[in-house]
Amino acid sequence: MSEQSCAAAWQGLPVISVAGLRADDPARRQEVGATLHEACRDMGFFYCVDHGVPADLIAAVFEQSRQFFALPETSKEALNKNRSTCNRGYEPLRDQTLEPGTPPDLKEGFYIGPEKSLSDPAVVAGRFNQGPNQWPQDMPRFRAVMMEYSAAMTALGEQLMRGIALSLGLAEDYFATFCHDPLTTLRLLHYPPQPAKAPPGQKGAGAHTDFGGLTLLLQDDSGGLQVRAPDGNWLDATPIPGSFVVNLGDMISRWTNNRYRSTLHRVINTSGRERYSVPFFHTGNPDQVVECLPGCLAPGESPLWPPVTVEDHLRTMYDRTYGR
Ligand SMILES: O=C(O)CCC(=O)C(=O)O
Ligand SMILES: [Fe+2]
Repeated sequence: MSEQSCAAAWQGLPVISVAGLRADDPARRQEVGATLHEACRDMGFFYCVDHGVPADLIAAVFEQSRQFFALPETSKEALNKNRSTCNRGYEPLRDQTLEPGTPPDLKEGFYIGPEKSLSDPAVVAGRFNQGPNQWPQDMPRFRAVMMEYSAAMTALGEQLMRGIALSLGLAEDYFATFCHDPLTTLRLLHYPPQPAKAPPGQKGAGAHTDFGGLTLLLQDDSGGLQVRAPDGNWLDATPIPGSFVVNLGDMISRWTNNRYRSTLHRVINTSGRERYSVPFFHTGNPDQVVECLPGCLAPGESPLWPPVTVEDHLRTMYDRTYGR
């Protein structure tokens, strides 16, 4: 698929082929960096194509996700993330409110992260969101598929962070410490159809920005994801088969003093049928301190945010959106 830059009238998200990031020729990697620069600056969102993630792995993730959400309520409840010390497992319908002042989100989910045993030093130290996963019984392929997919997403996230470093005129490995042993969350989501008599303001996922570094989203063909353009209008992120929708999270807007955008987005499932999506959050190393990059401050300009660690920001945002 060809590369295309962001339309000035904000008609849609740009489509970016990232194959060049895997090229040996540095000029080709740089070229993708230049394309990423425009997309990150203008929209903070793009479709990522030519990513090299096998189609059968993607199909298997959707298949396992559908099977999981079709399980009886009791089987899902047995894996409620309240039973986990690290927010892993099943998130019931209306558990999260991403947009303050609106009804809780009409979605259910399942959270998976890097597998760490209870004796792992990070877990013993009580670090946020670190520990063992909860896995469904009687779904023999689930764990292997999700772990294989998480590994592929972690690698793609790291590759994209190298591209983003280039896009900012930084050394390609500038974000290496951020990408080292990252917190990541694979989130399976299921949205029932939006009911005709939904309360005012009801959404599948209320308007929010993502908390970490990068989000790599798979969506089925239902539609419903909307992205807020710089002019304030909501754009449909119409599904493109075989693509990921990639967006920048808060860590990148903080690093760049908002030169790159962590953009508001939301989901309203008006398709009349079930919607399935799979965001993967490449949140970054929990100890990474994120503060305005020197190259992103004009003379006399002040940083918009104080320095924060990835872990502290994540903890704050979980507390806020889960009403703790
Ligand atoms: O389901 C989607 O398309 C988006 C989900 C999302 O924005 C999120 O989980 O942060
Ligand atoms: Fe999101």
